[in-house]
Amino acid sequence: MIKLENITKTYGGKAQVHALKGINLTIQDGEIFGIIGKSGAGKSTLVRCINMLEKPTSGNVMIDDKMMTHMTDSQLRAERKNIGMIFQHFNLLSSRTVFDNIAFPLELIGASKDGIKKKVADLLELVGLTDRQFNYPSQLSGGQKQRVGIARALASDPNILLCDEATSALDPQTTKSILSLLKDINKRLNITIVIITHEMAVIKEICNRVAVIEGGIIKEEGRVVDVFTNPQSQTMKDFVKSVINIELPKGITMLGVTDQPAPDRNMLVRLRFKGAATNDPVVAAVVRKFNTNVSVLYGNIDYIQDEPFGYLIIVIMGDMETQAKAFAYIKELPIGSEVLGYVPRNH
Ligand SMILES: Nc1ncnc2c1ncn2[C@@H]1O[C@H](COP(=O)(O)OP(=O)(O)OP(=O)(O)O)[C@@H](O)[C@H]1O
Repeated sequence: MIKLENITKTYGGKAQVHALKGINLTIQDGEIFGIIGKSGAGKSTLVRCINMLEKPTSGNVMIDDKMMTHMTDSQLRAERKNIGMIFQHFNLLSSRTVFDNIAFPLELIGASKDGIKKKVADLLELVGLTDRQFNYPSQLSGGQKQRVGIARALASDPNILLCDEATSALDPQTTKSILSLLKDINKRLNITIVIITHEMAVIKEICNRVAVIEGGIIKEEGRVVDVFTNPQSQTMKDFVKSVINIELPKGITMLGVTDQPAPDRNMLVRLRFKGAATNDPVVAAVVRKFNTNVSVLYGNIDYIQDEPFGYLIIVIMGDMETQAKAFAYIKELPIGSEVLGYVPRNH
């Protein structure tokens, strides 16, 4: 388990920068945890505090109940073998082959030649680069370079893998293949993965939980499927909007949406589904029960990993009492729902 308690980080100099302002975060073993934020939010500083490449100004970093913030430099060096890291620009040694890049951390800890050979062969197979082992980094694509980075990070058999914008330099297709490799590694080796990114698509593709950071503060955290269906903070709403449309279609807002019901208006409702509830025939049930019409204006069903989630924007017709009763019925169902407003009846 990774536990961050009240972490602050202030960079020195005349003009002090308060990069982290009291971060509390617990990441469980075996999770794929995403930390998302815009440029300058404090993501890199935060992830580097986990392995103490950056020393927090105050607060505690605990890994499996070991207090990293109280360790001497040599204790930290030993502890870091348990924490692999990959980077946006791969950080490979250009004068070494793929094999020798992966072997490097093993050489540093004085592993035997045979031990290194066997370990590197296994890692090359894991990342699908056996046929490239004698190439140099300059002869590889970005995706292949990141595979080398991943193999090198795994050489010391870490329990934790930190990924600092690991796919930001890659095209969408290559990003998918690297994320799928990370997912595979998480499952097969039960490694806890912490992913720093500014892209919500990365979070959606691979993470179990997510925290959003802004101005050195965690604004919101939660299960990815919960955050996608019901973001609370404006920052998270903005990120969710970047990958799925949760806003009212323009055509509707142009009709003039009011807050108050009126005899000449219909009720505009947003439904939010996740998991099994995505299959519930809510609209049909409302039509049948209340003998009224419902029109579907906009719908969106998507998947977060294997879990379905979706939005539906509907208009409930009928008189004001019928609309209110129908919404009261919807409110009791195990789905999210909210009245967005009221639109003119003859739209
Ligand atoms: N070594 C440093 N010295 C002084 N200020 C720094 C240093 N490193 C980061 N900062 C500042 O701390 C703040 C957070 O930076 P950080 O790199 O953690 O953000 P980030 O979210 O990772 O951004 P990006 O995605 O652009 O890398 C920024 O204002 C940055 O300018």
